[in-house]
Amino acid sequence: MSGKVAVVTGAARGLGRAFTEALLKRGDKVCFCDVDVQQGKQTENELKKNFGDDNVQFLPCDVQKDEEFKDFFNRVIQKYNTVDIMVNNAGIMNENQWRTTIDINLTAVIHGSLLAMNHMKNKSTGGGLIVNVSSLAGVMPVSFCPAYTASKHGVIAFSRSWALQPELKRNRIRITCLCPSFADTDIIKGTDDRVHGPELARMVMKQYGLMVFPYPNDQTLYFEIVVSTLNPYYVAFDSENSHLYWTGRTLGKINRCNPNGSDPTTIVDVSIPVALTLDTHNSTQNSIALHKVTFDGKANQVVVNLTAWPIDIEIGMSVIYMLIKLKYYRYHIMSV
Ligand SMILES: NC(=O)C1=CN([C@@H]2O[C@H](COP(=O)(O)OP(=O)(O)OC[C@H]3O[C@@H](n4cnc5c(N)ncnc54)[C@H](O)[C@@H]3O)[C@@H](O)[C@H]2O)C=CC1
Ligand SMILES: CCCCCC(=O)/C=C/C=C\C=C\C=C\[C@@H](O)[C@@H](O)CCCC(=O)O
Repeated sequence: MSGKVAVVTGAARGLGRAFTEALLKRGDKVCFCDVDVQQGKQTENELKKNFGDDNVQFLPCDVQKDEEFKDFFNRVIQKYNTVDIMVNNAGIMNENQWRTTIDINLTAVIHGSLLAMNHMKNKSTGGGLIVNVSSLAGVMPVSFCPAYTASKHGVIAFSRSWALQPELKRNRIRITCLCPSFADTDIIKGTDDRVHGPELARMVMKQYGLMVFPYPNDQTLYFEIVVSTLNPYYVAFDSENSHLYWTGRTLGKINRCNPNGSDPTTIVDVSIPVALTLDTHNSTQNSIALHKVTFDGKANQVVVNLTAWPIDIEIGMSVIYMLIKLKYYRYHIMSV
């Protein structure tokens, strides 16, 4: 599944840079943009050293500016002839600049997705993957940053709606959202001046925990898996609901739902959101995998079959949680 051409927006640093590295490690070629030209060039130099001059390129672009974004995208096509993977990652969080927050986090994601779709449906090889970076704030209200939260909800609504479009399926284009929890990047630095109620923000971050970044089991892992879904052999999707939400949030530890660790089938009572009060990101030792998720039709129960398949439980639990939250009853994840 390597050898694809990918675009990543806002990748001079943070999660975008990590996604870029994840793609480069797979053997893809990546063209990334950022409004921060100095940081973009520095990152480009560092990545070229590790991954080769021809495989990665930085181009300055402010995704808020329609023409600039379009030109950037066209320049990638000119250089590489194609775009197979489009990662709309650029984002900010500033409640004092709520309009800009919406413009970058939502309007530009819509624009980037449409640029990618138009290209992907017309290209001769056909198909592609669009990864839109939302947030856990895209699936729940967050009182200290309402505009940011609205933008991230919008990203999910937009992506889910397109994912149901027959036209997209016909053209073998998959659209996906990532929903990270708090990760220790620049976006959460100096938060006090940019949120309503900094104390609450600090408290929630403490409660949820910060994904230390980079982290061996951080968002890039989820990202790699999402990208690998280009290969249907790895993770199978319901054909009518071909999009998935990953979150970095640890929603439960395996011993919570499977106390003796032996029974591979466990009933999780999902009416109690135990996960939301649990510690985060410390369960990486438990390398127990999600094998299959099925819904038994009862309102608050989900049957989880776990096998010793080397994917972290964090992922499994996150998926389960999201399925429940989003009432994604038709969804099946299958092991290889
Ligand atoms: N770090 C976190 O806790 C979480 C982050 N996210 C999302 O992940 C994405 C990446 O954020 P981080 O890496 O955490 O933050 P970051 O601040 O480290 O990186 C964001 C990048 O986007 C660039 N950018 C901002 N505005 C731009 C524009 N108009 N045009 C082009 N580039 C622009 C910035 O220069 C920066 O390089 C964002 O969409 C953010 O909302 C989602 C959930 C949690
Ligand atoms: C502050 C910067 C946010 C940018 C990074 C981001 O997108 C991260 C979001 C991650 C999770 C957010 C979860 C928030 C949950 C709370 O809203 C919920 O626990 C309720 C807390 C009580 C309240 O009244 O807000």
